Order: sequence, then C-alpha cells, then structure tokens
Amino acid sequence: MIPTPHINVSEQGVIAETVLMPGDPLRAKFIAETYLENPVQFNSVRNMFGFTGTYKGKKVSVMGSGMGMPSIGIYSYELLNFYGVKNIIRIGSCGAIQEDVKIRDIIIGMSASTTSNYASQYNLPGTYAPTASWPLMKKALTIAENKAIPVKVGNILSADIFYDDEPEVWKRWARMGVLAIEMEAAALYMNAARAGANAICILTVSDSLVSHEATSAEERQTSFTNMMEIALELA
Ligand SMILES: Nc1nc2c(nc(Br)n2[C@@H]2O[C@H](CO)[C@@H](O)[C@H]2O)c(=O)[nH]1
Repeated sequence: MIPTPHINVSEQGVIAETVLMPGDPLRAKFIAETYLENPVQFNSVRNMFGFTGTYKGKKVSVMGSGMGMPSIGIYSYELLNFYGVKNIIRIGSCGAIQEDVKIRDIIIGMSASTTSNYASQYNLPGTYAPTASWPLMKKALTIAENKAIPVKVGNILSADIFYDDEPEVWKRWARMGVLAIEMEAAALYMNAARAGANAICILTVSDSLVSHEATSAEERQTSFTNMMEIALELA
C-alpha cells in the first residue's frame, strides 16, 4: 500500500534498507547534505524530509521521525511494513539522569523503558521489554571501539511528557539505573521487533537533569559528529 499516508513514495527501492532517523527533519537535511553522496529527497509530506544517498558507496536513507512515540510510531511503521526497510537507526538527543552521564556523552539504548501505552496494542499478558537489536548493538560497539569513541550502554526511558507536572519524577527512574530520558526509542523498538526487523537508538546527551547543563539548539543540530560517525558506519 504505497504511497503511504505519510510518505509520498510510489516505488520500492527509493528508500534504502537502512534508515537513519533523527527527530528533527532539518537535521535529516543537514545529515544528507553533509555526509551522503548524491542525496535525493524522497519525502516532503508535512515537511518530514527524507533523503536517500550513499555513504562510502553504501546506499542509505535518512528521514526525520518527529518528536514523541506517536510520530516515530507512524513513520517507522510505514518504513518497516510498506517500504521494505530492515534496519532503523535512531540518532537523537536525550537528557541525562545519572551523575556520571555528562552532556555530550554518547549513549546507546540497550533497552527502552517507557511511560507510553504503545505496548497495549499487543495485548500481552505481562510487561514487554523494548530492546535494541543485538546485531546492530554488537556492530555499533565494535565501531565505537575501533574509533576510540567512548559510549555508555544501558536502559533509557522513552517518556510521553517533556514538561512533567511532577518535575522530580525522573529520580525514580534514575534509582532503577535508567541513564537518560528521550521520547521515541520504545515505540521504534516495538515496531521493529513486531516487523522482524532491526533497530537501535544512539543518543548524544544534550542536557542533564542532574547538573541542569544544556547544549544550545545550534550545538544540538551540528555537533553530533561522533554519533554520526558510528551511525553511518553502522548503516
Ligand atoms: N522528555 C525528555 N525528552 C528529552 C529531554 N532532553 C532531550 Br534532548 N529530549 C529529547 O528531545 C526532544 C524534546 O526536546 C524529544 O524528542 C526527546 O527525545 C529530556 O530531558 N526529557
């Protein structure tokens, strides 16, 4: 059923089997123009830009996911179920909730706890654990090691709320060892698992709820070089 309601592509093969997904479509444009050879734009529906090009000769696509699980839930579902995408690599930003997780650190989400009800659609008789795909995790860690890029790997929280009415609620998640908060990974991991495909979430820490430090919006968009190198090599 293509084109899908949110991606205006009518042929298979226009979108690569591996798609990088930043939250911000402007960051997808920046990545395509900065890192890909011969990038071709394939989507502009609702300004959720998507591009396909090559990186070191490998075909790869990059497309914005939007903020929040409803948004990444729509785009990743269509990519995985209607466009033959096999691997989705979320590249994003997050807020640290551990003392030893500093701004600009790189985190890979081994699992994604969540406050979302996204899993309720599967009617499971228990608590599902949204988990990154091991083949992508193994390769990402090898790439990071070879490039001497330090990464922290662990449980992250995919929240539905950015401005929580109880501002200190993150401390309860921190007590459980959760490294950082973002708003997309859990839905991506569930969609990928349900589609028999692979997904991973590589994040740069752009703010800390512990130290109250934050990087500027400009820094968020352009200074994620290390994360990009891992993600592109992984693709
Ligand atoms: N809920 C939440 N999301 C965050 C935070 N820091 C960052 Br960057 N994010 C991510 O950035 C966007 C919100 O600014 C969302 O897409 C989240 O994934 C944070 O402290 N909390």
